Amino acid sequence: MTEKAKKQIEEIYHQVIARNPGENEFHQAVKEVLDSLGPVLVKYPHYAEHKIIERICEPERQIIFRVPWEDDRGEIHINRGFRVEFNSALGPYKGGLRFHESVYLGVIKFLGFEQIFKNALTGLPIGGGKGGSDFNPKGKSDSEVMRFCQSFMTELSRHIGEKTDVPAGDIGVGSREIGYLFGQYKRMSNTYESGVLTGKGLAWGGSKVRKEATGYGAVYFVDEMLKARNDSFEGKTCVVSGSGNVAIYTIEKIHQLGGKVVALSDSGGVIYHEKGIDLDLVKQLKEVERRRIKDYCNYHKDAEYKPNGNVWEVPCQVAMPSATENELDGKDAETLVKNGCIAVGEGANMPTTPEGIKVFQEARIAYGPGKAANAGGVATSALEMQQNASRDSWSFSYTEERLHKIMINIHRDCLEAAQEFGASNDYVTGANIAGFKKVADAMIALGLI
Ligand SMILES: NC(=O)C1=CN([C@@H]2O[C@H](COP(=O)(O)OP(=O)(O)OC[C@H]3O[C@@H](n4cnc5c(N)ncnc54)[C@H](O)[C@@H]3O)[C@@H](O)[C@H]2O)C=CC1
Ligand SMILES: O=C(O)CCC(=O)C(=O)O
Repeated sequence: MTEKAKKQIEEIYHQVIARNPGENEFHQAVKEVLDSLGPVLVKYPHYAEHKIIERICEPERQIIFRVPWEDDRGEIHINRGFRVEFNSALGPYKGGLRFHESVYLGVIKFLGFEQIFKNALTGLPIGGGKGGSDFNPKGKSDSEVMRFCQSFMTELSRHIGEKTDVPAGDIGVGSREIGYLFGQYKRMSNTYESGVLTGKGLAWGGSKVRKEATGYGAVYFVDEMLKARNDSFEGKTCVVSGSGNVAIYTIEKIHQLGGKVVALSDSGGVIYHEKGIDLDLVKQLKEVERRRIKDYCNYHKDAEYKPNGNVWEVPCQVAMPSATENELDGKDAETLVKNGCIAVGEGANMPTTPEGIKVFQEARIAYGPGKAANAGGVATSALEMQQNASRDSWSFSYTEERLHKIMINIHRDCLEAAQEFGASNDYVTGANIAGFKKVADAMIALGLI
């Protein structure tokens, strides 16, 4: 990289920090992308002339709103709602909603920023956005969750639409929440506009495979990384963090491809089950009964539960972080590498800290960053939008085949972009550059808007 390009990148990063004070997760996500872009500015100086990086770092629109709701005892609560419409150069804003007490503008902006490049990598016509609230559905009754969702959608409905902005789920937002949100949108708009939300139930406009897509897609991505090294999942011991939507379907696909998952977690602790995780039980506990993962041991006496345990201390060959951001730090990465881990695929968004990424890169293990590895979820959301637009419903096998091809293409595009810029086999550089170029070229074509 030239000194000039390095200086340009540093200046942009400092501007981002100054303009968005206190938003640490957003700064982290921006830095990771900017660190890859120096060689791009050298080869394609017109991106700098058009101030594309500066424009990409500034959301097109940020919406913050009050969400008042009443609990079952009649007490009133006030939460904060967010929707950051980051970039619509490639299509309507697309990205999930997160309901979790840790949500604030910096979290939604990091997620929305990641979504721009991830969505571009899918090759489908979707822009980037993200939203959510500091509301935590855990421990709330169905009626409380419904009242919250209705209040949240009453305001959000002004800003979304199948051609404008199409939200979906993320942490704390599954098919129950999407149902309540869709119901309120339908009632307020007096239209059955299926394409306004994705992740819908199969009986009311949802797509087969959307529930499975992020986990399945992440495993397909890792499978491609392994194949590129003449290896496969067959016989591999694997560890998956979390036990939510992404984790569950990551485990399912690993088992289908011949690997064995021996550990998973939730925010309370870690389960280790040497003979392999019993996924039917996890689905029952988590998807149906909404219980804590520690209850797994009530049914399997040979499984161990470690309260506040560290899932990355369990020796494995493949690790798939599928819970939340910054859940795997430099020390965890060193432990994984020391224990023989050869591949890491991120189902979660930004789960590895910058120090952890450095450890994986220096050890030259196969490391698939979230914006590439977990793109199967949003890609299948775009397939849901296609089905809604054509009033069609595809079979499971056809939809899964489309997902699989998309993940193979993303893997190839990352490798090719990395190769073009002298960073062979570096999926971080490859994903950032391949995603960036698609968005940047579209932004230039659309003029200064
Ligand atoms: N649902 C989707 O289609 C997609 C989700 N993602 C990302 O995947 C990750 C997981 O999302 P979902 O499975 O949808 O959410 P979820 O709400 O279904 O599950 C989240 C899981 O993470 C665990 N968790 C949360 N905070 C934790 C912490 N501090 N320590 C340990 N475990 C923790 C929870 O206990 C739960 O098991 C998130 O980073 C999300 O942004 C990425 C792409 C698409
Ligand atoms: O399906 C979608 O629209 C969004 C999925 C998502 O939130 C993500 O990719 O992080």
